[in-house]
Amino acid sequence: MTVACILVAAGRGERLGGDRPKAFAELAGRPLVEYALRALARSRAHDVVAVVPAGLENDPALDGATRVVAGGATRQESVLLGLRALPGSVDVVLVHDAARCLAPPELFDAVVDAVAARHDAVVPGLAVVDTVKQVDDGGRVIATPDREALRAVQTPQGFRRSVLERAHAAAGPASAGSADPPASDDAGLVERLGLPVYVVPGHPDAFKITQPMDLLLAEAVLAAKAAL
Ligand SMILES: Nc1ccn([C@@H]2O[C@H](COP(=O)(O)OP(=O)(O)OP(=O)(O)O)[C@@H](O)[C@H]2O)c(=O)n1
Ligand SMILES: C[C@](O)(CO)[C@H](O)COP(=O)(O)O
Repeated sequence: MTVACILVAAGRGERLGGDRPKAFAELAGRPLVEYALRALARSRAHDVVAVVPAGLENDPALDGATRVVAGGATRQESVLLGLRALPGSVDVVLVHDAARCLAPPELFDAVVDAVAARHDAVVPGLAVVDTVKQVDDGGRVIATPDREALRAVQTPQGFRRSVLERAHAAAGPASAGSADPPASDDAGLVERLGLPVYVVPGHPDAFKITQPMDLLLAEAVLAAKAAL
């Protein structure tokens, strides 16, 4: 089994702010993407295709990637560009957000194991701690889904390559002007095909750096690990 990871790092990071694209923002003096590449180096992924903003392909933070390509206007398009850059030998593909920079190597391997053992599409997920409301356009509550049946899903998400390629081919590039709205994760595209997706336990350290407060949390996580 040959495993590769598409590491999507081409977003702007508007919610985080700052003067560099989010994956190149610094956490304790190092770019987020470098943390993700270090974790991948300790996982079972043989190849890592990093997908980055055009013009940053030669940034030294990407030294741990085996290939680097420029990304697209949406996350979905960036994943598709990464898929096209995968070597032919790969049969299991992980898709990971550079923004989930502290996801540990064991999480990557748990997802790979689940794909290898039995499932074509696997996502890590955590139980939801808040009560979640579904609302209409006016903010009126329509429903309160049963929290026990909800999972907040993370990356890395893992797929049999043929399934992920089929899902992206069916969806198209999701660039401006596409008929379908972009999916916020790759599993969502597999679901649109009517194929099963399974959840395995996620990891608290795999949270996504989205807003400035998340960087403070990440610094605290790093400090706690250093103190062990
Ligand atoms: N066109 C895009 C958009 C997002 N991503 C990547 O997808 C992951 C998850 O996206 P998100 O956290 O939403 O990142 P941004 O799009 O950068 O954030 P924002 O929406 O705040 O601009 C990130 O690693 C991001 O770099 C990407 O590769 N290409
Ligand atoms: C893929 C993802 O990280 C799974 O939780 C998430 O959907 C990305 O969403 P975003 O809108 O790009 O932050």
